[in-house]
Amino acid sequence: MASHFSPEDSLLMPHIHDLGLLKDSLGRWASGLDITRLGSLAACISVAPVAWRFLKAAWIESYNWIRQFFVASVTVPGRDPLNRNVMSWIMANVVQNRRGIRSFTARTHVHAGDFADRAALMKKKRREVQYLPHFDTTLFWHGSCLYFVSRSLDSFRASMGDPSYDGIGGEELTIGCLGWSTEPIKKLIQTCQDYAERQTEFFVIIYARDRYGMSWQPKARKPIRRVDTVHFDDRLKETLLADIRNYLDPSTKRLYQGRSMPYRRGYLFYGPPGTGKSSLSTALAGEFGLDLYEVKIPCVASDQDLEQMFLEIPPQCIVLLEDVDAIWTDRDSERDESQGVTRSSCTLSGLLNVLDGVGSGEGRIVIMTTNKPDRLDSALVRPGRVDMKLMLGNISRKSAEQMFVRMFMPDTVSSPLAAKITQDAVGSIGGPALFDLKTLHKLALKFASQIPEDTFTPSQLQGFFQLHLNSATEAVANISSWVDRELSGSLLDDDISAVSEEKTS
Ligand SMILES: Nc1ncnc2c1ncn2[C@@H]1O[C@H](COP(=O)(O)OP(=O)(O)OP(=O)(O)O)[C@@H](O)[C@H]1O
Repeated sequence: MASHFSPEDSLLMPHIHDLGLLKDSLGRWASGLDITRLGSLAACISVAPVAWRFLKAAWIESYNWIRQFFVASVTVPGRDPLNRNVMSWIMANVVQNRRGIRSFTARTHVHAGDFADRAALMKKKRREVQYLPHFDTTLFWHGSCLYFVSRSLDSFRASMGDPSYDGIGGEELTIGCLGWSTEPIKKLIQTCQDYAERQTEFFVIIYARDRYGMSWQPKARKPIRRVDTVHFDDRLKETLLADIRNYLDPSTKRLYQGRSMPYRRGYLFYGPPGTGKSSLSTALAGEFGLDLYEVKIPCVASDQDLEQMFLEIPPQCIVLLEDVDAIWTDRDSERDESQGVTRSSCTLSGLLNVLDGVGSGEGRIVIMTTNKPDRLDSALVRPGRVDMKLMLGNISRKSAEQMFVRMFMPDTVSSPLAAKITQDAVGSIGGPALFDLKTLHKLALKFASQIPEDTFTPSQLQGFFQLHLNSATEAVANISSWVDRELSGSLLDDDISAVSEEKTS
């Protein structure tokens, strides 16, 4: 086919020359085209989607058939604690070990508590980004068995939308292996459970209701706090520990069962705010290797919700009922309205029902805390529901001395875990000047002698230490002026409350 452009035109407009060439070659290709071949090509293209659908259906059918006859499987629902344990093991031992992972989920790190970095604690924390390998099915060998784990990503978005969810264990999991027996899967699950236990050896897991109030979720994983870091009367502490130790002893359980008594134990911790009621509960959970389930009574929506919560709490654990004085009783209603007191929507009878019914589950320890013990109904604190009452009050000189020693004791002595984690950090930022124990005890005595007996709460004193963590001698030098300031501050508070009382009367 001849071009309509002259050579001069081509020189003036070079792209016209290229277009001409393209037109020529297309023309040559079209003239040599066999129309029957074109028809078959079109027929093939139109059949392809049907063939693809057929192959896909055949694959699904044969895969289901193979699964039915040659694969054993176990499904673990999302948000079940077991799901979390299995996922953690798979993340650490299968997914993270694989090179070349190319799909990740990125999200803001929820629990960015790096307590080893003392310098970082002093400033506002930058929110870290957490990367989690993203997968739906993964195959791996463990021992001599080939396993597959499928994660149902249908519920993935819903889980990730919950800010309290840390990205592990929210989606339904199916674990499978070749063969007719589920034994290898059970063994794998046991391995995951053992792994999870080893991971939490140094930690207390605190569970709280999720933001919808639908299920228990791990709210925090706190390093175990030793009971001797909560300062109160030593003899009381020993009595409390001995009581719990005795209760958890298997022979005690047999005794309870033999005498048809509900195997449960209740404690009431009362005292002013900041005297260690919550800290002691967490420390006890660590001491006895129990998980802690936290129920904030003022936040419970109804008796039904409370019952549901207790139904889902496992048997061997500590249930912490915080601020039980907020429970609603008939006689309180009118008085509260006039005084503007916040009360829970669940009632005393609702609470008594769960404590005696679903709440009396095997081996549970129920700890109630309150700042206002005089407001508690006698039915709530009768023996059987509360077996021991413990008053946590202002700090004594003896406890202040112990607190001082703990604050300036080298980490290697006070906590092996903290020592392991902080040894580098302390070195790099110039940690506190350390003394030999004899000098430390002398300084502690001098420090405590300047503190009035039973006047300040332990949390107040902790606030003082936070300002002088790097020097024990500086702490001793500054304590008396701090005491004076605090006392005049409390006097000021007293004046304010006296004036406000006058106004209301
Ligand atoms: N007896 C104590 N020994 C050591 N530290 C304490 C003690 N009491 C309080 N603290 C410290 O004070 C802070 C507050 O303590 P905690 O929350 O346990 O007090 P609480 O009595 O439960 O207070 P609230 O009644 O307001 O809930 C914590 O950081 C804790 O370490």
